[in-house]
Amino acid sequence: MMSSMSLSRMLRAASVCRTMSTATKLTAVEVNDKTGIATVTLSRPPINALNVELLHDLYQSIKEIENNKSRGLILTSSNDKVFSAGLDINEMYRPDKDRARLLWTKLQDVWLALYGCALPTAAAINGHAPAGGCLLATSCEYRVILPQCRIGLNEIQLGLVPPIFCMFNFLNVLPRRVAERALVQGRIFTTEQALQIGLVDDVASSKEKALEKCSQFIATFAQTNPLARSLTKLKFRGADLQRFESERTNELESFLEFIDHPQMQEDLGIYLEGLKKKNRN
Ligand SMILES: CCCCC/C=C\C/C=C\CCC/C=C/C(=O)SCCNC(=O)CCNC(=O)[C@H](O)C(C)(C)COP(=O)(O)OP(=O)(O)OC[C@H]1O[C@@H](n2cnc3c(N)ncnc32)[C@H](O)[C@@H]1OP(=O)(O)O
Repeated sequence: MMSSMSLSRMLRAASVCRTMSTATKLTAVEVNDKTGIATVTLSRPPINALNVELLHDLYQSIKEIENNKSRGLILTSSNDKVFSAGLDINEMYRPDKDRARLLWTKLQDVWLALYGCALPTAAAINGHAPAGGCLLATSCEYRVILPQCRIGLNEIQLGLVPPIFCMFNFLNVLPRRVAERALVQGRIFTTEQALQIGLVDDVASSKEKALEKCSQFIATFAQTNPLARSLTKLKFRGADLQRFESERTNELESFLEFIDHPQMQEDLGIYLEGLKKKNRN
């Protein structure tokens, strides 16, 4: 039975949080009325694999929060073991070509929206964040991870040249030499390693504490003029955003070519089967 203590805590929390009216199905958006901070929770069980619909909802949520002039945006996951498993490999294996095009276009849209977001952004990484999961986290300005997680961009291990936004994200977060080595080696880092190299800013013992640290980060801008802040952020990120725009069509075509290759289809099939077998054994 629920104790009266936890019930009153829940009621208190409910009184300061509201769910956005247009909250979508695969992302839940909650705005804290006291702090003005919006939390976007990725909610596509079991592992928040990024399919067309989740990417669509995430994009909508980011834009909605930005337009509603929230004080900041925190990205987290409803799963307590996985932040996001990255792109849904089922969308790339024996794909419907139009859908595969849409998938990559939506991933690009999400990157643009999150990396270029006018608001302060933070990721409470409450589980593993490989590949596209790492991409989302490193698009934010601040990251807190939980113990015993894994995070990194490992695409080169599968013969894929990292898309340009991977490079921008890593260069924005890590020293150039460390970023280059991490990408060319396709490294996946443990929590301790990620903290040590600066891929994450902090470690928290629970999701609640990670969210608290993210809120504290966003609160550091309380006295800062929001427009001056966002324009300054844009000065740092603007060149990346522009270069991305000039290469986005090429990158889309490269991705489609990449997944269309028979050898890549065979590799993806084996990779997917390997992930599934793990659960059968
Ligand atoms: C694969 C080729 C491309 C690789 C590209 C790599 C990097 C890309 C870099 C930059 C971003 C730009 C482009 C982005 C591309 C991508 O994101 S590709 C996706 C790469 N992701 C992965 O390789 C992650 C693979 N998954 C895992 O490592 C683990 O599942 C886990 C996320 C650590 C979670 O582990 P666990 O909690 O133990 O859960 P299970 O492994 O049991 O998984 C549950 C079920 O989910 C299925 N599944 C896992 N990941 C994916 C996925 N990405 N897509 C589709 N399905 C996935 C898994 O098979 C289980 O299914 P069943 O329940 O057994 O049916």
